This record gives sequence, C-alpha cells and structure tokens, in this order.
Amino acid sequence: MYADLIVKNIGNLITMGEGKKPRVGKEMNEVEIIKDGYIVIKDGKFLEVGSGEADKKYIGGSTLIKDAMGLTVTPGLIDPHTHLVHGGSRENEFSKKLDGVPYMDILKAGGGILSTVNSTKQASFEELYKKAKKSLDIMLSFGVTTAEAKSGYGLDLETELKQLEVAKKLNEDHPVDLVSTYLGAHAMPPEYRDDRDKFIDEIIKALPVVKEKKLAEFCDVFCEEGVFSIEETRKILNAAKELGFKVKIHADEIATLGGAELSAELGAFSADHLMAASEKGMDDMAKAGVIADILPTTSFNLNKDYARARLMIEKGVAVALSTDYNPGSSPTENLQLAMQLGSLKLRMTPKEVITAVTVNSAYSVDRGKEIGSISKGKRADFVIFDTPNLEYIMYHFGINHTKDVYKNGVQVVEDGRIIY
Ligand SMILES: O=C(O)CC1=NCN=C1
Ligand SMILES: [Zn+2]
Repeated sequence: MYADLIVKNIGNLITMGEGKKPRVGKEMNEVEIIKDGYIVIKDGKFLEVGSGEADKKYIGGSTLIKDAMGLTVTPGLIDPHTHLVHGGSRENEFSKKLDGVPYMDILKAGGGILSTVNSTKQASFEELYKKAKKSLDIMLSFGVTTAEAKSGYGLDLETELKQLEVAKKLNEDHPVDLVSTYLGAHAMPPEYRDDRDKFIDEIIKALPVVKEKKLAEFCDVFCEEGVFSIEETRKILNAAKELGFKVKIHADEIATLGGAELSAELGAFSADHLMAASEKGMDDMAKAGVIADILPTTSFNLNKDYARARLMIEKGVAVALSTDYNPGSSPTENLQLAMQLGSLKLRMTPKEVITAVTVNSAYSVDRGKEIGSISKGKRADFVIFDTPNLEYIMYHFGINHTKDVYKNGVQVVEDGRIIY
C-alpha cells in the first residue's frame, strides 16, 4: 500500500505519543521527541512515525515526499476556547481599560459584552461570516487546525442561532474544523435585570431548539460575580446535560465563586479562565478529570492575575491553553502568543505548553480520539515550525513561527502563506 505523503528529515518530531487520554501532572512534561523523524500519511490519517528513513514499501505511484529540512513538527494546534463569531469591535473601551476601569464596570455600564451583542444583532449573516473567516485564516496561519467557537453575543434565540449557523457554515467551508458551543448565558440583558428567572427560562427553552438543529455540542455559562451565579449556572447546565449537551464553564475568572468546584460536580469537559480558582476547586477538578482551559492572553490584556497553572499541574489537573479570542477581554487569534505566555507567565515548560495546545486541548473539546497527537489513525493535521527545536517556539516570542500547515494530510499553509 503506497503512502499519499511522506514527511522526512524532521529535526524534532513531537508526536504527543498515542494521545489516548489527557496528560496530567508530570505526564505533561514527559513528551517524546523523535530526532531525524519521518511521518507516513495515507487517506488523510497518520499511518506511521519513526526515525531515519520510511520503509521503501510506502513509496510508489503518486506518493508525495516532503522534506522538513531538519525543522520542528508538532500535531496541528487546537484552540479550545474562542468567541469567534461576533460583530463589531471594542477599541472604544481601550482607553477606559488603560485608565484601570474594571472589566465588570464596563459591562455593568452597558458596554463590554452588551456592546458586542448590539453589533452582532445588527450584523448580517454574511458580515459575521466574512469577519469570522478572516479570523479563522489568521488562526490557521498560526498553526491552528481545530478551534472551539462559542455563541453568546445574541442573548436572544434568533441572534444566538445566527452565530451558530455562521460557525456551522464555516466548519463546512474552511480547513479549520470548528467545535460549536452555545453560550446563551453570556450576560444578563438589561431588559431582564429585574426578572432574572425569566431570562434563565428563556435560555433553557432555547436549548432543545439548538439541539434539534444540531448547532452546538457544548453548552457554556459565564459563571461570575455580577453575571450568572452558581445556582443559575447549575440550573442551566443541568438542563443542558439532560438534553445531551456536553458542558464547559467560564469559571472563577474574576471572583472566587466556586465555578471550578461546580465544573467537577457537573462532570464538565473543562472549566475555563480559573485565575481566581480555589485550591479545593483544583482538587475537585483533578478528581473529576475536568480539564483546565487557561487563557493567558486574557490575563495579559486585562492586566490581571494569571491562573495558577503550576499548582494545577502539581495537583494533577490536565491543563490546556487557549486565546479566548473575543473583541473585549482577549482580541487576539494568536495561539502562539498564548503558548509563549504559558511559559513566560504561567511558568509552564515548553513540553507542558505543547501538551496544552494539542492532546489536552483536543480532549477539552471532545476530539481527543481524532486529533491532538501524531499517531496511527489520527487525522493528519500537523505543523512544520521554522524553528530548530520546540523550545525555540516559546523562547523567541512575538512572531509567527509557522512555516507549513497540513490539514487531513493536505497542505493548507506554505511558507507562512495560506494556500487552500
Ligand atoms: O468580553 C467578552 O466579549 C468575552 C468574555 N466573556 C467572559 N469574559 C470575557
Ligand atoms: Zn471566553
């Protein structure tokens, strides 16, 4: 059986092993690196990896041979937490932020998320699609081959569905695979401020509609002081679970509310943000196998504390990293910057960082069986970085190290340019 593609002369091949489960504790740093590696690809899947020359039996017919020129190869990167589809931007709040006006004060004054809700309501499907496609191209150029995409800028059923329909169409059209999340409970609309329960009921009534249209696999809630309480979050996510949604939570971003503990109680796939997570919450997450999606670019942008990643790793929590791409708290699609902050501010080793944006982030969006490692049977999504080794990606920060990206064994980025 001839291969479709053989990648040879890989200076440092980071496979992430077989990727059969998320990596926790010391495993996050026990990353196998194959020197002078090769990869054999067939029918869009990885067939074999090794060191030296691939067996000649694979070469024949129309087998393509790609020379990696001694550079670094990793699995395609997975960004597990983005607010990809949205209208408008919030640079008008930038000076307030620089003046130290807290994120929640801007939201309470009707700005923040609510400002993006207005822009998203006014934007057409085509405008949302065009804007999100441009961001997906940027993510791809950084080596992202799969990303999560939340709704959450409608707060009404019609606009939430519009966002999810845009993500569905982009998932069909664009090389980057999307995993959709319904985040109808992203903020309390002003018109419901005096009748919160009515809004919660609206969110719960929307769930079967989203499910029936197959527009989202996950349900998420912004569980935060001044947004949605632990009890409100529990009510929404239990209703979502009953309908078969998988669960994520924006947890303990600003206040230590107990979102981390709630994620363990609910058997969430991930708890996200966690800058203010308690040690008990971390222990509960470790016990329940909840993945910590940490968003260092949000801490960087909000000039706030960073999540205690080292403590979570020591406690046996599986850590993933993401950009939290959104127009307010993290307006960047640059997952490599999140990786560099993962080392520079979260004090994670380069091996822990690459684990956090491949196998662990794959499991946090329930794609761990298909992607996240360069191993037999997984989708042939991989990146050739123009670096002499893995460490260099985190060491030399602020630039894009991507040379080539392959999606299902087909090249979609060549020498840093998108070619799909
Ligand atoms: O501010 C935004 O638009 C996104 C966000 N949701 C929860 N934290 C940040
Ligand atoms: Zn977010």
